[in-house]
Amino acid sequence: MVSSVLRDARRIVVKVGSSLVTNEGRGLDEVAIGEWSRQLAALVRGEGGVAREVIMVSSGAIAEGMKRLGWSSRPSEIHELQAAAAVGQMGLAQMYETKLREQAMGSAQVLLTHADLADRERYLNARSTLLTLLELGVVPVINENDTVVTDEIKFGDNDTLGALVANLVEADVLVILTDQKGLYTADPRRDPQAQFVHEAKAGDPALEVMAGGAGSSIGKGGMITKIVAAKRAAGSGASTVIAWGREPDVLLRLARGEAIGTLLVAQTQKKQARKRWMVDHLQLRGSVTVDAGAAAKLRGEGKSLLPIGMVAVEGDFARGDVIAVRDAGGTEIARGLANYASAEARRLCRKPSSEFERLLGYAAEPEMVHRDNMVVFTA
Ligand SMILES: Nc1ncnc2c1ncn2[C@@H]1O[C@H](COP(=O)(O)OP(=O)(O)O)[C@@H](O)[C@H]1O
Ligand SMILES: N[C@@H](CCC(=O)OP(=O)(O)O)C(=O)O
Repeated sequence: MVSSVLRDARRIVVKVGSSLVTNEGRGLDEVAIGEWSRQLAALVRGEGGVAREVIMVSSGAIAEGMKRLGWSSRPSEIHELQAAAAVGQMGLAQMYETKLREQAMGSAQVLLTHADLADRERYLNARSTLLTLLELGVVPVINENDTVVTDEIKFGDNDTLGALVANLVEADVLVILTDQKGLYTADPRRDPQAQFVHEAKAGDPALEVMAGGAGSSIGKGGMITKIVAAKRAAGSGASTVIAWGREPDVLLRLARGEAIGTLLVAQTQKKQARKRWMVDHLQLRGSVTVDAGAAAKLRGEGKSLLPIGMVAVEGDFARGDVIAVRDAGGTEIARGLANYASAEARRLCRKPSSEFERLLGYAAEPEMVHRDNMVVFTA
């Protein structure tokens, strides 16, 4: 089963943990980052068949910062950890930029917090930036913005961020690379009898019992955060693979369909997951009424909703809110994420995109609701 999940994946989020990227605390592991960069570049170029879109979520800022500041032990004060992360992030970004450039691959630094992704407008902004980077064939390298948050540093958990990014871009697979070959029935550092788990259902509560905390002083989250991340990623239909980051050619072999690591299979498919989320979204803040032409385009051709087809805007909503799209008779024909707040949307009704800049004072998306962010109900 591992085989088809990764072999067929087109959009992959790879998360590398602190314990791996820093080689147990001795600064950044240049050789390992070089290896992952080579493999990421090969995946983007489609060597071996299909081109993939890849996003790297990488930890390592604190460990690199500690090295640069000459600190031999991890400070306990949060503000010191934040300072170390700020210092180390320079080196981390620089290392990926250098290694990806050696592969003739562009890279981009993106720093996010969980709160950013909980905020509807920031969520949409982060999503469109990341999707644009992927379209440009650039590899986004993401870490937490440790300067403005403290919880993540306390828990040392980039696994959750990896899952949130997988949700954000609707990845097919989340690959969590760590210092173990995958999930065992118990922490293999503590229990020599622990058995390897090849495959399980993401979200199976039995997995949480198997997973313990971090085994090293560098990593903090341990296996439990990976199990929870897999459950979260499964919420948008992404399966998760947990594998050893130093396995030779790990990413390429996974993409070829080799069964390495632990596969945690998502129980719902991507499209179904998104659809369910939209449909279950009870907090509709408003709606737009569209003309017959727009209704037909949505229903029949699966097109995005453009403001030119809108005749009225109801309610008070913000960019990123879920809104209903209704036909002239009031029947809900679709539901999706608004690209414009209600006040702006009212100004854009019946207007072509060429006029948006004049009407709003800035140029933005031509769609009111993009088809990727919309569920159309069958008549
Ligand atoms: N059931 C388990 N299977 C595998 N590893 C486990 C398990 N329970 C706890 N661990 C520990 O989790 C560690 C990986 O987590 P962590 O150190 O946070 O890594 P990372 O920095 O990659 O996120 C392993 O080294 C291992 O000791
Ligand atoms: N964002 C921080 C810490 C994140 C972290 O350690 O997470 P993890 O790799 O999941 O144990 C860093 O880059 O050092």
